[in-house]
Amino acid sequence: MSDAITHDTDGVYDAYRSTDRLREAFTSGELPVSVYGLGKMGLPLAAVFADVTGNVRGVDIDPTVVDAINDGTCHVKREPGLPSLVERTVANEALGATTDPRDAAREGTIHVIIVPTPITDDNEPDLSILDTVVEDIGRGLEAGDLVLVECTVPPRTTIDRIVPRLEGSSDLTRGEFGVAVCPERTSSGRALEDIRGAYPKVVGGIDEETTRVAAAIYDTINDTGVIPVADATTAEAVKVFEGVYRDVNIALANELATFTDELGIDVREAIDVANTQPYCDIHDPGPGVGGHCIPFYPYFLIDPFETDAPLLETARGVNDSMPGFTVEKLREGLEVIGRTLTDATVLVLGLTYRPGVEEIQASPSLTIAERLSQAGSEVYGVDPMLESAEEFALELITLEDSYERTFDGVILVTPHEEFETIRWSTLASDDRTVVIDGRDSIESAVLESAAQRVYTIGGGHNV
Ligand SMILES: NC(=O)C1=CN([C@@H]2O[C@H](COP(=O)(O)OP(=O)(O)OC[C@H]3O[C@@H](n4cnc5c(N)ncnc54)[C@H](O)[C@@H]3O)[C@@H](O)[C@H]2O)C=CC1
Ligand SMILES: CC(=O)N[C@@H]1[C@@H](OP(=O)(O)OP(=O)(O)OC[C@H]2O[C@@H](n3ccc(=O)[nH]c3=O)[C@H](O)[C@@H]2O)O[C@H](C(=O)O)[C@@H](O)[C@@H]1O
Repeated sequence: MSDAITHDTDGVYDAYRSTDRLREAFTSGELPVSVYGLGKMGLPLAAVFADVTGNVRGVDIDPTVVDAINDGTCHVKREPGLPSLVERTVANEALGATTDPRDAAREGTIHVIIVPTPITDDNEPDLSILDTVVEDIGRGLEAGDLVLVECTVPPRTTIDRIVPRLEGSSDLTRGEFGVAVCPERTSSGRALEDIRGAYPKVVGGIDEETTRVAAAIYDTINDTGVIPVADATTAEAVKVFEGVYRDVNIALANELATFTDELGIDVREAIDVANTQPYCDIHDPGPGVGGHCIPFYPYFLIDPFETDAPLLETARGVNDSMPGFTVEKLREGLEVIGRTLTDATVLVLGLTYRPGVEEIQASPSLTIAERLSQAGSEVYGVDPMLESAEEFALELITLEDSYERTFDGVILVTPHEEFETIRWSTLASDDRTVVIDGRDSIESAVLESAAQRVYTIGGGHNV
């Protein structure tokens, strides 16, 4: 009996009775892959698909991204192994990029969607980019094609929004093509390691055939294996649940950190020791929660559904209060030495949302700089990942520049590795300088030698 299910499609959905034969077709490049979105997650993903199949075309609206990739260069910073993988897969024509989705949609058999799914200023999911890409794909969709949704979306998006749009922009109906939700569970800075299998790949299809086909595909990519779940909505929920778990647990750590002064203890020490119990996993307190993921995902449940989510909303409120808490600690520290924020010169160290990642969305430093400026402070910022910082209410300078200036306050928000060698005796030479260590990242030895007043969020102050 032929391995291929006998009908007229040469696609992948409902096209191979034998999963082994399907995997063989995939790894031999017989099934062209189109990847939509070539950013921090999309480029590593496209490069891995290209390494496995030899036949990937990436789509991105940003021509500088597309040109860089076609030159064999990697525009995503600090991803170990990615520059060489991009260079190799482009050189052997396994990977190419375009700004025009039409050819990719027409020629692709497998369509991987990994574009931004942000929220609006009103904290509503903004799926406009996703809608555009889905319609682009629909216009080129053929019977037997498979669509893989890797970007994070509110539960029910695939079944209520993506499938109807694919049907509406193609002349097909569900059952002629497959759609599976295979959420990207990767962290910047370790993308290739995560994609290749730091943990299992979750796969949930709109029908059993889709789940089978998508699982076979990711089995060839993920060394740890695949967890097939009941359906697309379950897979969407897995990803959102991971994210809201993190936001709520960071909020717990942050709320505990605000008890530091009244308890008169190092809350971070109490957290570390509490976490020696296997069922306790209190996260790290800090100056806020940034990025376009963790602070956004709670709204993928809070907004679209009638069910109340008071815990998610409260956690968002706690985390969003931390930039203000940080500025208040500086105000209190200055007050002790008779100064105010109004005439203070303040340096903010670290503007991206976390170390080593070139992303500023929802970064705590945005709010911290805004609050300081509103209070009348003169604000400067240092971030080795950024060439410009016009979104921030501050003047971007280099670390070397900062040694030439005198600051009344220094707030360490995002501890990039470059900050490990800061000359604090120079940066905060004036013993009146107040330092707020947002991440408990300034070595205590350094602090002991520093005369200035230091307040560590969750750790208390040294003088
Ligand atoms: N950054 C992360 O740590 C993770 C992100 N995700 C999810 O992955 C998705 C993408 O995130 P990132 O890669 O970080 O975003 P990113 O902002 O780094 O990259 C997005 C890319 O998509 C491109 N793009 C925008 N509109 C497009 C369109 N209409 N067609 C084609 N390309 C378009 C942009 O030019 C950009 O290059 C999001 O849904 C996010 O929730 C999931 C796991 C981890
Ligand atoms: C559940 C989970 O761990 N999700 C990861 C997360 O990665 P992301 O790049 O957003 O970084 P993150 O470490 O969660 O940090 C987000 C923000 O929260 C802050 N943060 C993080 C952990 C913590 O204990 N305390 C804290 O304040 C960070 O400083 C940062 O501002 O979100 C990614 C995503 O979905 O985009 C996801 O793939 C990653 O696995």
